[in-house]
Amino acid sequence: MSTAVPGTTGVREVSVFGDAIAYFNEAAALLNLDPGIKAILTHPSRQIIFSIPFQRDNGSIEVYTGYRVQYNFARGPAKGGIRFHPGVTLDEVTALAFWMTWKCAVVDLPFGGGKGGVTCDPRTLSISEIERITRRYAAELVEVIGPDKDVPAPDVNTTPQHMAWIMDTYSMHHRMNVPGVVTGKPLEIGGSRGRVEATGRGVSIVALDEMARLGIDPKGATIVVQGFGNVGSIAAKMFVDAGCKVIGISDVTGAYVNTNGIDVNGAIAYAQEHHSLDGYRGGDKMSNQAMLEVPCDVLVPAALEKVLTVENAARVKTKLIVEGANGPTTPEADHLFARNGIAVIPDIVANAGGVTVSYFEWVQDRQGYFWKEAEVNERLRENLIDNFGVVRDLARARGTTYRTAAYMVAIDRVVRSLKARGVYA
Ligand SMILES: NC(=O)C1=CN([C@@H]2O[C@H](COP(=O)(O)OP(=O)(O)OC[C@H]3O[C@@H](n4cnc5c(N)ncnc54)[C@H](OP(=O)(O)O)[C@@H]3O)[C@@H](O)[C@H]2O)C=CC1
Ligand SMILES: O=C(O)CCC(=O)C(=O)O
Repeated sequence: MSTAVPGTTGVREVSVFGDAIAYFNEAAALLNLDPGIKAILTHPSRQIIFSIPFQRDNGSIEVYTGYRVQYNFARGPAKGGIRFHPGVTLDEVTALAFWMTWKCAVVDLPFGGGKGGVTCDPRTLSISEIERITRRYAAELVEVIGPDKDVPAPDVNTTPQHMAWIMDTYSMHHRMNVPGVVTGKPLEIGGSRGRVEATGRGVSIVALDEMARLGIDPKGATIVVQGFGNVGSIAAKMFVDAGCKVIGISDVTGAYVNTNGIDVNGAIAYAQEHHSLDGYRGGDKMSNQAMLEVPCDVLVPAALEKVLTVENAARVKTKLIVEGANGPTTPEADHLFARNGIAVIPDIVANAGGVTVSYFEWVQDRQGYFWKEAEVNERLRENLIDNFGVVRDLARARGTTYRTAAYMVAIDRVVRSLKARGVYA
């Protein structure tokens, strides 16, 4: 299907940003959003595309493409991760920055939305090549990022190490230490306790909260998790800690299913040692697509966009979908889940634990005073449960899905900020 994509190059096939706008439009209609405000909010504030020339270890020169989209600044500096992946495009980064705008607003953080990426396949690069790409990426953005401008963080295939390189490069350019330019840093240079676990922890917090309302006893509840990186592996571990039975896990090499329960700690150790789940023997191997159709109480897509589509949605047999990934469900699939009585906790709520603790890290860096892990985790829980409660109450009052209610809450908060500033200023 062709979709008009505001702020990109026009009409394109199967746009991620197009799907994201479709969700926005449903909520905007219920809010009777002024057309002028709607026009502002459906266009990215700034899209930056640049070349990243770098030298391979063998001496040859290659040029990759880098992106940073600063979608909206109404509530504060742009905020959002950086993705290194072969599938990175301007369309995808724009959608991800758009989602960050609503994510930060729905959990009431003083940030706008941003996202970045480099089109590259890190599996084909050495660690020193990745360092050169990351430092060049940071150097190209040195004038437009900063603690009060735009604060990047990790996303797919980027880690605290990448954030350390960005912080160091930015600090060198500014001739002073600037820890607040990125979050998700190592603890040694101003990272926050609990940030590495925060997104997966947040997924389990909102999932367990909703399971209680749906009458799903966590003891023995069956969970399937797609993606076994930062978000998926830690969410799986937290579900097991809560007494649940994780029956399916996966990474890009395939899915591993064991209805008696996967040994998640063992799988994490295996993935760390082998750098993937390839060859893992703790479950029957199947395709990622087939695993999404395995009957379970809770399904957690925690890899990439558009994995739950009109093609497979009717065969998904679960009671609750908790979106660890950004954008895993297309609007058509989402409507089908609503019709089939499958509850969906949308990405902008379900995976907001990461940016919430990123906010705590930014606050701690500015204070120069660092909190204990228990305090970070407690404040995270409180913020997610409170704001998910606001979304749930609105969904009940207006008879909408959680997704539409979450967008309504977020859009309303952003619009209030826009109006307070003076929209056209
Ligand atoms: N990190 C964070 O704090 C946050 C991340 N998110 C979102 O969560 C999702 C995952 O991010 P994160 O865990 O950080 O990323 P990671 O890079 O740590 O992990 C990604 C995981 O997804 C797997 N994967 C990639 N492609 C596929 C595929 N086609 N099918 C199945 N699995 C696949 C990867 O496998 P392999 O390792 O084999 O490539 C890996 O296990 C993304 O949508 C991200 O935007 C959202 C909020 C915060
Ligand atoms: O921690 C952050 O700032 C953002 C994390 C992120 O990219 C996301 O929530 O999708």
